[in-house]
Order: sequence, then C-alpha cells, then structure tokens
Amino acid sequence: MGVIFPSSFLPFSCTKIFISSSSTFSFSAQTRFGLCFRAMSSTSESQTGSVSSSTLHQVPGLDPLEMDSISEKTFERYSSNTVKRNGKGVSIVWFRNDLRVLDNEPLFKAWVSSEAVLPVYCIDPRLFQTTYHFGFPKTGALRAQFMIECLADLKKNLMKKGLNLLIQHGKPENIIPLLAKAFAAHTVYAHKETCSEELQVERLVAKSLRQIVLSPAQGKSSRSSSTHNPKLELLWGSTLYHLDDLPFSIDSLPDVYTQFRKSVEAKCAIRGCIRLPKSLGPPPSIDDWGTIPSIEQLGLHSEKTTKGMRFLGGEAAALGRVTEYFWKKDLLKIYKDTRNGMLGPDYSTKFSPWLASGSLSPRFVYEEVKRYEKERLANDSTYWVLFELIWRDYFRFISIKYGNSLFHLGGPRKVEHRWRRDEKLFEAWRNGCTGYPLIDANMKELSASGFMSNRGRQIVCSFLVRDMGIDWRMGAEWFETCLLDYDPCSNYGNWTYGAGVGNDPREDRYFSIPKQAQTYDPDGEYVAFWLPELLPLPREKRNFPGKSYIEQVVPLKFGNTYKQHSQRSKYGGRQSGLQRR
Ligand SMILES: Cc1cc2nc3c(=O)[nH]c(=O)nc-3n(C[C@H](O)[C@H](O)[C@H](O)COP(=O)(O)OP(=O)(O)OC[C@H]3O[C@@H](n4cnc5c(N)ncnc54)[C@H](O)[C@@H]3O)c2cc1C
Ligand SMILES: Nc1ncnc2c1ncn2[C@@H]1O[C@H](COP(=O)(O)OP(=O)(O)OP(=O)(O)O)[C@@H](O)[C@H]1O
Repeated sequence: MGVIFPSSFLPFSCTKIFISSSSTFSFSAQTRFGLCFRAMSSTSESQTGSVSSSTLHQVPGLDPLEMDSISEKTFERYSSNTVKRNGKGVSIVWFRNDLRVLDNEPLFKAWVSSEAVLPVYCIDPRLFQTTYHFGFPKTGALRAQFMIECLADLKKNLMKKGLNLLIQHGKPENIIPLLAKAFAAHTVYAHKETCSEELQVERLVAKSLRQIVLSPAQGKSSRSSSTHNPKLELLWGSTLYHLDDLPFSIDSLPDVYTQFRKSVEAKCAIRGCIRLPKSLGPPPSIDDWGTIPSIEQLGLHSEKTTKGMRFLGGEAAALGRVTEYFWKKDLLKIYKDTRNGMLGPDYSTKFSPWLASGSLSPRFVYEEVKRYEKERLANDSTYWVLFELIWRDYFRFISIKYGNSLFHLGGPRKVEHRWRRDEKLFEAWRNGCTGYPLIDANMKELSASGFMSNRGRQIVCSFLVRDMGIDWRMGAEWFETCLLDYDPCSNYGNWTYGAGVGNDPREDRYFSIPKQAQTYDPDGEYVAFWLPELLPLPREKRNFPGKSYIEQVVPLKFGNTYKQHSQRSKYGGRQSGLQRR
C-alpha cells in the first residue's frame, strides 16, 4: 500500500522546566548499555546499613541481554498457536497508556479482525504543556525520558512480532483519522481511559472518525456494499479486575476501600492474560515509520539521575523487574515486612512506573504471584502485593464514579476548607528546604529520580496539607510533573485521601514527622543519603539535627519532637503517628 504520510512535525512550544539540569543525556540503546550502574545485592542497603550517598541503582539491576532473554521467554510462554485470524483489510491499534505487547487486547482484536495491523503512537503536544491550575510542566523530563524508552522498547517488541510502531507527532484526533482514511482501516482499537482529559481525546477521535467516509471500493476492508466510517473500539485493560466483571454498577461502587476489596475478592475472578500468536505480521507497507523523539524534541532538557534509582523504561525492563523481584532475589515472600521502607530498590516491587505507562499488565503480575505461590510459597506477603494492586483498581474505578470531583478542591466529598496558597512555603516543600530532614530528603528524591516511596508520599502529603495548610492540588500537580509512575487516578485519589477530602473513613490522616522518622528511619540512613550534610551527625540526630540544619519553615501542628507530640496527643491532639495500611 504505497501511501504518502503526513510527515512528522513538532508543534510544541518550549515548556519551562523547573528542575535544573547539569548535563545532557540523550537516550539510545547504546548509551543505555554504556551507563555505569552499581548492581544491587540481594539485601537492601537499609538492611545492611551500608549507605553510600553516591549510590545509583538501575531498576531493574539486570543487564540488557538478560532482560531480552526474560522478555523473549515470557512472550513465548504467553503465545498461542490456536488463535485464528478471520478479518479483512487493515485495523489500527492506537497505543496510549498501554505500551506493551503482552496482555494487550486491542492488539489481539486488531490482529483477529484484519489482514494487516497498523500500530500507532501519537506524541500528543498536550502532554508537554502545563498542569491545570499551577502551571508546572505536565510531564517532567524524567518521565518523558522513561516514556521515550518505553516507546523504543515497544517498537522493538512489535518488530519481533512481525509488526512495527508508527510514531507520529500531533494530536490523536488529527492523526488517527488521517491514517484510517489513508489505509481504509475499518476499526481503530485502543484501551479505554477514565479521566476527563483522556475521555475528551477519545470523544474527539471518535468524532473525527465519523467524518471519514470510506467507499466500498476503498481497500479490502469493506464488508458491506455501502459507504462506511471507521469505528473506534475502546477496550478495558488497565486493572486487575475487569470493569465488566465488577459485582456492582459503578454508581453503587463502595466508597470505602475495604468494602470494595472484600466485594471484588469474594465475587469476581481475574481474567487470564490475553495470548497472542507468535507473529502478528505483516504490517501495512509504510515508507517512513517515524522516529522516536529525543527529549529536546519534546521541548524538555534532559536530566540525568545520578543517585538513588534510575528506572529503565519499557516492557523488557518491566518483565525483568518482575523476574528480579519475585524469582531472582526472592523478595516477594518478605514484601509485607519491607514495603514501608524508603531506601534502595528492594523494599517494594517498584512496579508502578511500568504499570502507569502500561508496559506491565497487572493481570500478568497476578499470574506471576500465583505461579510463585505454587512453586515457592504463599504467605501474607505474596497476597499483599495483590492487596496493593487492588488499591490501584479502586482509585481507577473511583475516578469513573466521581469524575472531575477527584480533581476539585473539595474532592469527592465536597469538603469545605480554607486552604493557603503560600508560594514561599510551597517552594520550600517542593525544593526540599523545609528544615525537616524527612520531608526534604523525600522531596529531593522525587526531583532527582522521579520516584518516592509510598511511606514518603504519605508523609510529605500530610506535611503539606496539615502542617503547612497548603492547597493539596499544588502538591498533587507537582507530583503530576515529577512522578515516573504518575497516574491521574492513583495520584489524585491518594491526594484526596491525604487531604481529607476523599472517601477515607479516617478523616484526619495526620503523619507526625518525628514519629515517622523514629519508626521508619531510626538511624537516619535515608535522610543522610539524600542530605549528605547530615552524614557526620550521630545516627539518632540525623532526623533531629537542631540548629546544625536549615531553619524549620513552619512549626508542626502537634509539636516538633516525638516526646512533645505524644504529650499533646494525650491532651486532645488528633490521632497521629503510625498510619499503616
Ligand atoms: C500522595 C500519593 C500520591 C501517589 N501517586 C501515585 C501515582 O501517581 N501513581 C501510582 O502508581 N501510585 C501513586 N501512589 C501510590 C503508591 O505510593 C505507589 O504506587 C507506590 O509507592 C509505588 O511503589 P511500588 O511499585 O514499589 O509499590 P508496591 O508497594 O510494591 O505496591 C505494588 C503496586 O500496588 C499499587 N499500589 C500500592 N500502593 C498504592 C496506593 N496507595 N494507591 C494506588 N496503588 C497503589 C501500585 O501499582 C504498586 O506498583 C501515591 C501515593 C500517595 C500517598
Ligand atoms: N489525566 C488527567 N490528569 C490530570 N488532571 C486531569 C486529568 N483528567 C482530568 N483532569 C482534571 O480534571 C479537571 C477538569 O476540570 P474542569 O474545570 O474541566 O472540570 P469541571 O468538572 O468542568 O470543573 P468545574 O466544575 O470547576 O468547571 C481539571 O482539574 C483537570 O486537571
């Protein structure tokens, strides 16, 4: 099919970047291999006590050949010889936040229903504009880099399956219909999203496809004798439990997590992963498949992670991380005991960046947990990973039920509260200069690596909204910029929880900094890693450095020391301290 394409273009205006960059780093397969990383041993640093403030961990800590071999074997294990193709003409797969081959239903359906599949990814300029209220970069450089790596790996994996990935720069509603017309595609398959920005794009794509008229003579796609429009078929595929299998309608989805979890666990089964044939080819004939952009072409400056964790984007890395965490390091069996850690790659799975980009299917994680339980052991820890993944499901389904109120100041419960928008305080929080080492270390980790532990996220969220009294959406939007695993449902869902405007049965989720420091960083290893100036202090002083550290920008709501805090609580302070879940 010798069709001439609209050539790639870059309609982006340069976005202001908030995090400064000291060096340039342009991704290529070669540079990825060439980077110097220290591989992790099977125990985390916090367990061994050997913290070096310059440590950089690649996640996963596997070499590229090992990752390739893991993904080959996994694809092999998940391929099917029995599925049959029975369609005509061309179908399009519009990739969105589902940058994977394994367990990808749109890809499967497109293959079954056509003679040729055209996989497309549109680099949407809106993703590189600014956040809704406070004008931060919508996508920070580290997540953009991660996305670039995901695209490179997706292209590679599709090529292994006999296809390719067409990369186009522009809005899907402009590009997809042009392609549908050029290839006389009968259907565009994609995964369904739930938040209004993504839903709006779906509506626009559907609308512009309706304006494309294909004659019966166009392509081999027409099954009828009359003219027709290409269809947009949206499929559910981002959660463990399928939307259609929920035991309640979305309107009556339980607001309380525990009720939601118990109900789905009792009444729903998790569907098996979709199995694809070994080859999905041939693709339609295309002269120019487009190029994966560099970070600069996205209007951003490259940033290099030099300490902490450096996550590799892509499905091969995602499958590698599952293998590393479950099978190689055998960490699944202790997950529940380690998951509240903050330092190093091994206290928790670190699956979230790949889950958010869709390079990893939660159903695949489920099947791996079950395999591990069968082949190694089943305990509270093996179950707890699923428990946490159900939180992810919960926030996604809540986003359908509550729509935009998830993003509104009063949250789903429409809570009235006076919030501050003190820029100076916010800047201190964002830059990690609050005078509280635990807050500062976490915020520095976020800026430097695009990641923060769940414990850290809860602590810095509580500090911003409770101790500083700042509009929680400022924090949520900053997380939106920085997080590699940014996902609107999990991010805004957790922030509404932390701000007390979500559906949390515990209304005042206050985290006492001194108590959190004493419980989760008793030797100050975490804070000394991110704030090396604290390293010379005695371990018990690192979280309580007094005048030897920068001045505290606000007092704590319930006092500055753990002791004081306990006394106040006794005399009527709100419930605080350890907030495990
Ligand atoms: C204020 C705040 C903002 C957050 N923003 C995001 C976000 O944008 N994207 C995101 O994926 N997670 C978010 N989380 C949830 C959680 O912090 C991360 O999913 C987790 O830290 C990722 O690390 P992990 O993969 O090692 O998690 P693990 O502890 O290994 O958990 C396994 C998986 O379970 C899911 N999960 C665990 N905890 C939660 C949770 N509280 N909510 C939803 N899913 C969960 C994640 O998919 C995670 O990968 C946020 C939490 C808070 C408190
Ligand atoms: N994927 C997403 N990422 C971040 N924010 C999102 C996403 N999808 C939707 N939103 C948020 O949803 C909100 C939609 O705002 P909008 O004002 O259009 O909603 P609304 O319900 O009409 O609000 P209002 O009632 O105040 O007019 C914005 O805050 C926007 O940032």
